[in-house]
Amino acid sequence: MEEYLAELNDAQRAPVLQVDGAMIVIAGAGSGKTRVLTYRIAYLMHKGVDSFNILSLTFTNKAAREMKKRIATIVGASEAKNLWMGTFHSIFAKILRFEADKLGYPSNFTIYDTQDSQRLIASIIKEMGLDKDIYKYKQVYSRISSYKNSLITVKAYFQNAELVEADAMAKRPRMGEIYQHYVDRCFKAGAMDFDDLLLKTNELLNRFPEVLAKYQNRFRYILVDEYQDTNHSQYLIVRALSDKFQNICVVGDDAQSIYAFRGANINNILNFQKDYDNVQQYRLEQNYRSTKNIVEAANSIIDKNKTKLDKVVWTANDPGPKIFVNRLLTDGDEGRYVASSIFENQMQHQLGNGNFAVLYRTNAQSRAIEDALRKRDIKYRIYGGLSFYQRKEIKDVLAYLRLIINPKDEEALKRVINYPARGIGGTTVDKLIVAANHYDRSIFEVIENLDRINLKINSGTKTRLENFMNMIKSFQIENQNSDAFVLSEIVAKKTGLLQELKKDGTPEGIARIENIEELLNGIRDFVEGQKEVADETGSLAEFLEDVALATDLDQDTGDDDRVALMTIHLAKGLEFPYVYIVGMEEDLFPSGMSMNTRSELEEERRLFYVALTRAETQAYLTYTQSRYRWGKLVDAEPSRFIEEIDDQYLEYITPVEGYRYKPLIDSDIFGEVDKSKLRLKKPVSGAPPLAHKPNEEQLRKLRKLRPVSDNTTNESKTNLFDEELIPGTAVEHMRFGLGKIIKIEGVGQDKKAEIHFEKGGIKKLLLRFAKLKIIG
Ligand SMILES: Nc1ncnc2c1ncn2[C@@H]1O[C@H](COP(=O)(O)OP(=O)(O)OP(=O)(O)O)[C@@H](O)[C@H]1O
Ligand SMILES: [Mg+2]
Repeated sequence: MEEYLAELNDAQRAPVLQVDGAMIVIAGAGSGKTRVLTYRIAYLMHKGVDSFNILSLTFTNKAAREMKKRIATIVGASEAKNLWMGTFHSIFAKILRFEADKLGYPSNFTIYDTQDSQRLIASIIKEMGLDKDIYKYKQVYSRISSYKNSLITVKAYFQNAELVEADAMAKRPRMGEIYQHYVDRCFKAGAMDFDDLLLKTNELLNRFPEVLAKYQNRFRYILVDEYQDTNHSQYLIVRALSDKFQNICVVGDDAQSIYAFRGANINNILNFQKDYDNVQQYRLEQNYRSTKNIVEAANSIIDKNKTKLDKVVWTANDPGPKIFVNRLLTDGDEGRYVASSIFENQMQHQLGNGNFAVLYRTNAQSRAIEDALRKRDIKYRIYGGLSFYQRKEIKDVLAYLRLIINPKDEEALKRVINYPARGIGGTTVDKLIVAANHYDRSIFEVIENLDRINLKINSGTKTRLENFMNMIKSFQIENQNSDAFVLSEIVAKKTGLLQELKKDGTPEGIARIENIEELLNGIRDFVEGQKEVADETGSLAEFLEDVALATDLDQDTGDDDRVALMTIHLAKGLEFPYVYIVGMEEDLFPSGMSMNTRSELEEERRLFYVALTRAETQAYLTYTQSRYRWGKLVDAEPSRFIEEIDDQYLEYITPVEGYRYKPLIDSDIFGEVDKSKLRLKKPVSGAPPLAHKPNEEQLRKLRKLRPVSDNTTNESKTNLFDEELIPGTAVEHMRFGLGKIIKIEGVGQDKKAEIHFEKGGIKKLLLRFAKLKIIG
């Protein structure tokens, strides 16, 4: 047996060794699905399958790169080079470039990003004179996106009475028209949006049997990772391409399907059996990633979902520490706690930043975490959110570059035609758009033909438009002779972009110049890297394609050691030794917008399952009592998902100092202590076991945390609460943390409690001043 096959268990080896036929591997998190795909590709190549005949589709390009690297170590770098591996979008963008002319597109078509698409839609809504409060451009965009992913073209839309009716009911009777305009304008601009990359591929494969045959013959072996999150459009592409040879291997986990909101269709997994002949089904059950506590806790969560395939996940790994659950007062405290805890773990276990990830439900939550990490000088990287390529100054440079490649690109042109200011005002641009619509041409073509059409613009404006056009054309000539880096430098200077920012002189302006420099460096690296690859030249067009399809994870150069901050959605397929899942609160996670139906709630629960199963060694869950949301401080309740985890896997930590987290070394309370001992929080022998999950009743109290005697003048209130203080009651003290009452003595103002504190040992406190809070 080849050596690498020994790195698989029997269950994993079976699908690897089955060379031909259709197969599906459904298995839980961390069981080696991605590993099976990787090794399967290597095995196919060993069995003599030409690397040109293998297509592997992954969730991120980063995942594809990592798989390729691993394969290269097994079969050799030169063999691995020819493999087609990447996301659906990047693979099919490549194919569309080859075949663009068949669809009436130029091969240098632009790829519109979400912002370009949304701007175009906003502009169409305005041009049509519609109310922008009813036709919200973001909503319209996501409607159009979902039509496209269900392969509903404009024509199909108008033929579908149900859809038309639904939009009319939603007071958007002109949705179809907007859709029509949007499609026309993209076409005229020589642009495809993200969804087009799939939709047009389907169109290509459906309309041109010879093209379909070509790619069917080329991709004799197809592999798909994260199959549970494919949408209908992706599903159809895979089915069409694999139809002839039926050598297809898909892997996935229904419990990790988390993109339904973007059209992912779980039925693709469920129906796989029906779509191919003799489908072999494989199951993997052993998790290699996580500790027993994490695996079992995750199982106990997903158990609560009704809609699921039956699966077993177990691990031979150590039990490991319990999952720490921590309540903080505010999101600021939460950030500080996470930063301190990361710091402590680093010190205690000698770990670099790259071992830690902080996962959240929404991007907005990153700010508090970032602040705290910065204060502690811990390096981090945020994935998602506003990426580098979405910054204004970067988009400005890129817009010029896009125009050089494709001057029809309307969104790029509108962005820079008057930036830096060159006296071409909004009215002129509006006139250009009207003329472009009228003549069914692009704006750039209208500018090229100003002499032949009467636009009612003055001669000064006309000259300025022509100067702009000539500048772009001169760049195009330059592009024939220079690589992308040289050209970009010329663009940054000659357009006046750099000059404009220098004039500005503010710190923000300087930061922007630095960003542009960073972009130029990136282009230079890209050019040098590409030149080493046989069929790539480092051209501007190649660079732009790379940028357009870079997913958020692709910014990761992997060469520096940083804590990863990202939404759970983005964390799919990844793994980290230490994972902090923050904001475990009702209305936030599960999201307040996803609690209307059982299926929405179940998707949130799957999301939690994904989050928890990213952790290898230790997971932390944190929630706050109040949090800033939409600019207001709102009360928060612990997430139901915490309660859903089986008791035995959790350990409740409670912070000290009036709920404000203090670093665990705190000499004024504990004297000089070995913090590693503190961290583990093993109950002192004989001390009451406090590290348990509160029961229903206790949780209810926890949420309301009533002060026992926060006001000494209010005798009756104090007394009322005092009555609950009997030996055995679990309490919390602002300074000493968690403890359990051993004895009560005295009456009235002199009432005292002897308390065994988890960390501070036994203390006798005068209740009048103690400000105890009852926990259980
Ligand atoms: N047979 C094995 N021996 C040792 N380690 C393994 C084995 N199989 C998988 N692993 C390791 O376990 C971890 C999880 O594997 P992998 O990422 O392939 O799982 P997965 O099923 O794709 O997970 P997810 O559902 O999160 O995508 C990886 O670090 C992988 O290298
Ligand atoms: Mg995987």
